[in-house]
Formats: sequence, structure tokens, C-alpha cells
Amino acid sequence: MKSSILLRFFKARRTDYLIGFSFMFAASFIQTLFPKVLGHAVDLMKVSGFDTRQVQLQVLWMVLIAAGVFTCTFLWRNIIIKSARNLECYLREELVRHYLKLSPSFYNSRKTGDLIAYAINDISAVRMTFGPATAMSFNGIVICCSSIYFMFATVDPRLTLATLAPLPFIIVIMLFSSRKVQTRFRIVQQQFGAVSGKVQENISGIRVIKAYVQERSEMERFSGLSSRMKQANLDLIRVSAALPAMIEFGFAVCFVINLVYGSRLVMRGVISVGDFVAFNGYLSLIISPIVSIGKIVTTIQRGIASLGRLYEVLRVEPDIKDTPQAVEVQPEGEVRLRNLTFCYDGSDTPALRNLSLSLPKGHSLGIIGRTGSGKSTLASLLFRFYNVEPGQISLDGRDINDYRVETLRGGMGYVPQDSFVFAATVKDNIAFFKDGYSEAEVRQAAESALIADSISEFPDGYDTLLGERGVNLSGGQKQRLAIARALISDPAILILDDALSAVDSVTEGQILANLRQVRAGKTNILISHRISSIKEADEIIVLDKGVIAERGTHEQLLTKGGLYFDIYTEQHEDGH
Ligand SMILES: Nc1ncnc2c1ncn2[C@@H]1O[C@H](COP(=O)(O)OP(=O)(O)OP(=O)(O)O)[C@@H](O)[C@H]1O
Repeated sequence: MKSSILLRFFKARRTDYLIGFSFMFAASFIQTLFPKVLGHAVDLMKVSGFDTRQVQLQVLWMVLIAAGVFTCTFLWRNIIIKSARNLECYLREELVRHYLKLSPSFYNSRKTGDLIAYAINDISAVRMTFGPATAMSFNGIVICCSSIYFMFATVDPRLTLATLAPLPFIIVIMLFSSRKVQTRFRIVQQQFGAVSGKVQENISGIRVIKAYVQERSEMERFSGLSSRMKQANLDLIRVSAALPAMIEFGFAVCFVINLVYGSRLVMRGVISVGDFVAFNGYLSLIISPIVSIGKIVTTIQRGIASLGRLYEVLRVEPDIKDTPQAVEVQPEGEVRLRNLTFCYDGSDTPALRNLSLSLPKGHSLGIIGRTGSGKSTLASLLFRFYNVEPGQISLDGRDINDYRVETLRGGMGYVPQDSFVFAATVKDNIAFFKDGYSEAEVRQAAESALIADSISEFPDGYDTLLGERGVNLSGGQKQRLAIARALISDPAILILDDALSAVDSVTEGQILANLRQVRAGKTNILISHRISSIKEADEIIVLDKGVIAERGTHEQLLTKGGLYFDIYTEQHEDGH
């Protein structure tokens, strides 16, 4: 159960919390001794010719109380606030670990902005709840309880009841407002997700926006979202800001009652001037915790709303999971499809229908087809990014679902259509941050992918830092870097999904020749729109609307005069 995530943390840190709360209890309690000592000092001084030694003793007590409060407050703040930061870090790591486990279908249905907001805003709201808000509530409860006790027991019960009469009203108003705060905070978070998603989209898509001169319309759309977020915040503030003002007004009433009724009791000799001073001290002491109830309630409401959202995400089970009988072996290279049919969630039309083929280990398969014909879907399924029915895909005679996902993917190499470059050095981009590869291996992979010459021209060679998403690399360089990353592990099965689309035909030819050499004896699957990329494959399948329309070698397909021949003719007419 994901809700045990918090319990696990609190259990592991229980000693810290116990010590922190003990110091907090001590600080709060010691603080409430101050008004009593002050009142006593006043009573001592009101008689003429008072004993200065007695008064000095009270002053000494006050200094000791102040020192005690300072020390204990310093200690509890350090312990509790540090624990809250640890909680934040722990939750963020758990969330990102969970994100990394989730499969593409989860990301297909979520907004990136929301996922970022969970990791930043919601986790921070949870920290505020379990750090400052919890500490302030505990501190406030101790101060209020002991102050009210001293007011009752050591000053006058009737004065206490009269003065504190407005308190229940204040508390009822606060509880009433807190529900509204929670609803409005939820809207603020949704708006934040929309705004951060838009910023992210604008940054990633900056070239497209500029090319289509969409800056103004994008800005208008962004302004709309930003104004809605501002409005949501203003709606929230309207409720949360009214709370402290109402509470302060309630306390003003308390002081007036105390002044009128308390001074009368002093005049009648029911309580001493010192008691009256002490009573005022207690009243002042409880103001701060009660005024902050509004803030605490808002923070806790936010924290609960955030925790709800986090649990909702953390409860999403990764749909790609190892079965209990999953084996820890890597595929060796034989691929078989049997009536493979696949439909994306939420779609009525299958992306692939009744695909059957047999690819022996060490052979190469070319996949060609018009856009949207299902080529990338097939690659995704071979990587088990989505689940398929048992018996539809088998590797080395073993069903794909019976492999441990990690070992399955560990034995395969993949160059997706959109080559991703990490904000790291060239070397780390190729070796994927693994220290296990030697410099020679990194260089060999780069040479096979025909990127080594470009790297040697970079200012720091293999140690050159590549910009975020590889902005300082050309499209073709990014693709070649991605090929080098796939080649370095020498996988049993390599899938290149349109991975040469951005390189010129001469470079393409050289890379393909290198691949034939370094990948000899291994299984290779080449997906492309271009005949030139796949024509040397042992077998070529032509996908059309999710089905295999034709299959054979390049020569056999040309003689058929079908779809493959049409694509060939189009590309040769275009001069490809
Ligand atoms: N994540 C998805 N959710 C729903 N449908 C999808 C998803 N990805 C692809 N499709 C649909 O599945 C079909 C096959 O898409 P796929 O990306 O496999 O085609 P492709 O042959 O690789 O196209 P291209 O050559 O343009 O890359 C298309 O109709 C597409 O709209």
C-alpha cells in the first residue's frame, strides 16, 4: 500500500521526532512560566520598601526562562525542520523512482506540467504540513493549554471564562473557512500544472513557434493561462487572508473584556495587580498560536490536498510488470511474431493486425511503410513498452512476457525516432553514465556510428558538454550519437527506428556498411521510410495500415510491383 510510504519514513525517523517534540514541549511549557514570574515580581514591587533581593531573584528566573526557551526552541527547530527537509527529499525520490517505473501509456495520458508540479509544489506542501505546520500546532496546543490552565488555576476562573468567550466563535469560523481553502487550493494547483506545462511546451517547441511566427498567439494563450492562475490564487487569498483578520478582531474583543472586567476585579481586591499582569501575559501568549491556526489550517489543507494527488499518482500500478515466473536471461536474437494484434488504449482501430513473422538469430529485418502504418508501434512492442497477449511475441522461443523486463531490454538496443541527448558529456551520452565501458569502446562505438570525426572537432572532444536536449548538435549528429549509444552494449537485437532519416545518403550508406560489419551475426531490425536504409536486409516487410502487405527481399519485392515497388518508384523519381 502506497500510504505506507509516509509511515515508513516516520518509523525510520521516530527517534528524531521524539527528541524534537520533547524539546518543543519543554520550550512551550517553559514559555508559559514567564507571565507568572512577571506577575509575582510586580506584586513584590507594589509594596513600598520592597525586598530588592526577592525582585532580583524573579529577574534571574526570567533570564533563565528566556535562556531555556531559546535553547529548546533552537534544538526543536533544527531537528523538526531538518526532518521535514528529509521527508521532502525522500518523497521526491520515491515519486521519481515511481515515474521511472511507469510505462509510456501512463505518460500518454498525463500532462507533463502536472507531473512536474507533483514533484515540486505538492511535495513542498507536504513538507510544510509535516514540518512547520505540525510543529506550530503542537507548540500552540502546549502554550494554549498551559496558559489557559494557569489563567484558570492561578488567576481567576470567571475572568478566564469571560475573556475567552469569543474563542469558540473564532474557531468555528476558522473551521468553516478551511473547507473553502482546500477546494480553492486544488484549483490553484491545477492552474499551476497548466502554466508549467505551457512554459515547458513553449521552450521545447521554440523553433516551431518561431518558424510559424506564433509568438504572439502563444503569448496570448499563455497570458490566458497565467491570468487564470492569478485569479485562482486571488480566490484562495480572499478566503485565507480573511482568517487572520477575523481572529485578530476576536482577540481585540478578548482584551476589551479583560480590561473592563479584570480591572474591576483588581479594584475589588479579588485578584492582585500582579495577577492582572500575569493574566495579560497569558492572553498575549495565546494570541500568536491562535492567530496562526488560520495559517496552520491552510497549510495542512494544502498538504492534505497535495498528499491526495501524490497518492493518486503513486497508486498507479506500472502496467509492465514482471510475472512471478519471469526469467532473468537476455534474449539471444531470434524473434517470432504470431498473429500479433495491438490496439492502443482508448483507440478502436488496431495499430497492428495479425502480424506473423519469424526472424532467425543473426538475420536482419527491414520494415518499411507509409506514415502511421504501425512501424514504431511494432518496435515499442518488441521492447515491451506496452503489454501484448501471451503467445504473440516470442524471443528465442520464450514468450516476451516471461522475460524480466530489465534483462529483456538489457539485451536489446534501441534508437528511437526522436534521438534524445542528455545534458552531459559526449562520453556519458554514449556510455549512458556507465563506468563499465573503456575509452576505446566509447571511441569504437562512435566510429561505427560515424560520429567520431564530429566529436574530434568539439572543443573538449569526448568530454564536451552537450546542451540541454542536445541543442548544440545537428539532427544528424544527434541520430549518430544515439546509434553509438545503442551500439556500445553490443546488443543481441538492435532496432533502429528511422534512425538515419537526418543523415545524407552517402553517410547513410557508410553507417549501414559499418553496421553490417560490427553487427554481423546479431539480429538487426531497421525501420525506415527510405528504401536505401533497408534494401540490404535479409527480409523486408511492408506495413500498410497495421498489416503486412508484402514481404520478401528487395529484389523479390521489386518484381512484385506492389506497394514496395510504388515507394521505390516515388523515391527514385524524387532522386532519393
Ligand atoms: N500513443 C499512442 N496512442 C494511440 N494511438 C497511437 C499512439 N501512437 C501511435 N498511435 C497510432 O497507431 C498507428 C501507428 O502509429 P506508428 O507510430 O506505429 O506508425 P509509424 O508507421 O511508425 O509512423 P511514422 O512512419 O510516421 O513514424 C497510427 O494510427 C497512430 O495514430
